[in-house]
Amino acid sequence: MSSTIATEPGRWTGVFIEQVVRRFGDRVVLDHLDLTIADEELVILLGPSGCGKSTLLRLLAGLDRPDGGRVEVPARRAIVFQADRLLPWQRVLRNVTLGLHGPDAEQRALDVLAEVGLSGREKAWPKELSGGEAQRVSLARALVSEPELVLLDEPFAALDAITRLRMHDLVRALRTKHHAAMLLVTHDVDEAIALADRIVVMSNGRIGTSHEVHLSAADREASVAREELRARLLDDLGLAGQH
Ligand SMILES: Nc1ncnc2c1ncn2[C@@H]1O[C@H](COP(=O)(O)OP(=O)(O)OP(=O)(O)O)[C@@H](O)[C@H]1O
Repeated sequence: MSSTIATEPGRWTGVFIEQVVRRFGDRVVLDHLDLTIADEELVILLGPSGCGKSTLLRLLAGLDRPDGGRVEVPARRAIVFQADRLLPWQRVLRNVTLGLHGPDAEQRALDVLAEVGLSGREKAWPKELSGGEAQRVSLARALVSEPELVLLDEPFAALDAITRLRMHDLVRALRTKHHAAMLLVTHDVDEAIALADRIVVMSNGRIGTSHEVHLSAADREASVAREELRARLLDDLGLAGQH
């Protein structure tokens, strides 16, 4: 029996995935996968290309259904993709307020745009934005509905290295304000170490290994523990010795 269950707002804000199976034809992409994410936990999902990371995120977002197992997610979820997916015919503010209701919708959008550093850009068209700015709008759009779970599918992969580091700072700042659980997919081991409370590595359709990251901000930048974790992650990914 398959089920995707969105719990009532305020009841449970974490994620509970048990024995989830997803097949495409003969191919079993998710093979009895288990994963739990606690309230406000930031989990990074690492894995080689094609291992099923996006498939898992789509199930959690409710964009797809499992062939088996149980998926429990909070009711209020938001997803951010690698490409910004803004509506090109709407200005920045309208892109953020889209789908919002209530008299304070515009003010909430303005507040979140300020948080992501885009005050003054409300009237810009998406085509006038840099890649980093466009992803800031995407983050604002995700956060404005005060989600309990934010799903991020390689959100910074298309950005240059400096912009990516700025986005990491932004994610850290936003976490202290918005109390959401986050699941962020990346190929980038350094991004994972920079941001994660926990890093999970997918292999053979399941979560292979899981590493809690208890490093200070400074130790995430440079430390022996950081290098050890990095080596372990590369090993988990089958990339040991390549970097
Ligand atoms: N709708 C679909 N129909 C058929 N096959 C699919 C579908 N969606 C995904 N797949 C297949 O499932 C596998 C996992 O795809 P998925 O996009 O989840 O991988 P990924 O880990 O996110 O990869 P990447 O890191 O390259 O984005 C791939 O082999 C893909 O071709």
